[in-house]
Amino acid sequence: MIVAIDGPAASGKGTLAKRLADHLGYACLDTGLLYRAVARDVAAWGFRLEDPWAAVAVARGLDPARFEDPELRGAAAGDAASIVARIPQVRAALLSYQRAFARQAPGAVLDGRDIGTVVCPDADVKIFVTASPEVRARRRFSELDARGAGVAYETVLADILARDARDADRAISPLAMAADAMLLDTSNLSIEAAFDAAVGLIKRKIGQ
Ligand SMILES: Nc1ncnc2c1ncn2[C@@H]1O[C@H](COP(=O)(O)OP(=O)(O)OP(=O)(O)O)[C@@H](O)[C@H]1O
Ligand SMILES: Nc1ccn([C@@H]2O[C@H](COP(=O)(O)O)[C@@H](O)[C@H]2O)c(=O)n1
Repeated sequence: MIVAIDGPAASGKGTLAKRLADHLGYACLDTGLLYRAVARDVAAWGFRLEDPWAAVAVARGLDPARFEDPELRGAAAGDAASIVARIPQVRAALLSYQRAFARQAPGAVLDGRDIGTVVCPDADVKIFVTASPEVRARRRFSELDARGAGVAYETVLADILARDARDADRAISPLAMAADAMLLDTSNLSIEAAFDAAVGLIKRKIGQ
């Protein structure tokens, strides 16, 4: 079974995907890490993020063993990722890895922006997770603040809005809710309540 989780920046996709994967005994892939890793390596090679030749070369040779790098989790890496994510050949190069991951038994949970629309259009369950920009910014701010990042709430909100706009407005595989996805707005839900709601949606969808 394939569970596709999409949604805007800091909506809680990753948190929910991991919880669901643990609960179901499935593998989990945070597809944002692929784009973050491409951006990191393009920069490390000394190329501009907009350079399609360099970005595609990196994407084709990406090493999943290097997805655990803590630097990939930062705000700068997310911004850089959304720049390489606009390059069609980069998206094409990352597609087969994501699809192969999704096909594994007994199942997989993938989270990103285009899982339900492009990567796994036939996913058994599609959930589009969202929350108001202010709520998302507040949660991300608390996370960064706890890590001592010293960033202002207003900056976090502005970054989230800018990244959402870049992801939603791009020509290829934009951030979008699939027609057959179920909407989960967690603005007023705790992590636990969001997980319970998602389990309820999955049961409703697959009839268990
Ligand atoms: N329902 C919730 N209630 C409160 N906090 C939440 C909830 N869901 C997620 N969070 C917190 O919000 C922050 C963002 O969550 P998470 O990293 O899962 O989002 P994401 O959509 O995967 O982010 P990104 O788009 O940057 O990859 C984290 O600090 C997480 O612990
Ligand atoms: N399926 C996806 C996943 C991610 N992206 C791009 O990567 C950026 C970082 O993603 P996070 O989920 O780690 O925040 C994101 O802003 C997108 O530009 C994507 O295009 N498709």
